[in-house]
Amino acid sequence: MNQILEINNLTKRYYNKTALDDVSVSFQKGKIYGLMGPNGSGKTTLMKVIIGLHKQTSGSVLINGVPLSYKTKASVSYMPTENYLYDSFKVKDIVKFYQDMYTDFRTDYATKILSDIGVDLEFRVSKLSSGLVGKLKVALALSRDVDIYMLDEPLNGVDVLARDVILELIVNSYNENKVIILSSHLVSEVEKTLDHVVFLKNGKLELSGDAEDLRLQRGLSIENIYKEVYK
Ligand SMILES: Nc1ncnc2c1ncn2[C@@H]1O[C@H](COP(=O)(O)OP(=O)(O)OP(=O)(O)O)[C@@H](O)[C@H]1O
Repeated sequence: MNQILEINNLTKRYYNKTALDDVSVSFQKGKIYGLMGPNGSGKTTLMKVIIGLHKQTSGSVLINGVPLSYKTKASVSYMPTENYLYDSFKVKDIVKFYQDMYTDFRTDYATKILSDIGVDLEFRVSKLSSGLVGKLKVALALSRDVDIYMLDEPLNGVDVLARDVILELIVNSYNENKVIILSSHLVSEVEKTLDHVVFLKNGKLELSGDAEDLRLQRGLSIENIYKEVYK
């Protein structure tokens, strides 16, 4: 079964605000998905429901065919937008923390990629530039051995050079048995990395499709399709 994550008629309301409105979309193994949309379109809410941080108002989420539960949560590695890393920790303390927290954490892989991208284990979080914090967060999320990776705005607050390193890290973590979902409003920068795009608009699914098929069908880049959808 290629389908790894299935979302059916998902609605999420916060008090009187409908953040997700009857969204149905599925995600397949071996692809990198771009969850796109301007601020407030529902990207973070969708990720938080999938990871179980928020409960949906109605609809269902199935992971490998199984409804959300504490068991399915273990198949998802989620990187929030916020910087959740303790300032007083050194990078090596965070790696140790992840190792203790997650039995699926691949310490050797984390150590290797952190070295490759120039994040020293002896650095203290408070001393890291925002580019290094961005790289560290993505590297930690990708070092878990799970089926689904969800990265919320991995390029936020990160300079252009660090953005390229992060995108390369994401592409290198590509694996035919896994799915990577990243949210972003930096469409032109993530376009080359994506196999499939999912556009949300005011909480509704506006468009979901293979990136190359969409480019061919419409004769436009994903960036220009985005501009058309959100103009
Ligand atoms: N905890 C909450 N309580 C009330 N409203 C919320 C809450 N979280 C999100 N919302 C609202 O739900 C809508 C969708 O927000 P969400 O953060 O999911 O969008 P987003 O696409 O991730 O935007 P951004 O890029 O700004 O993070 C917004 O109108 C937001 O104000």
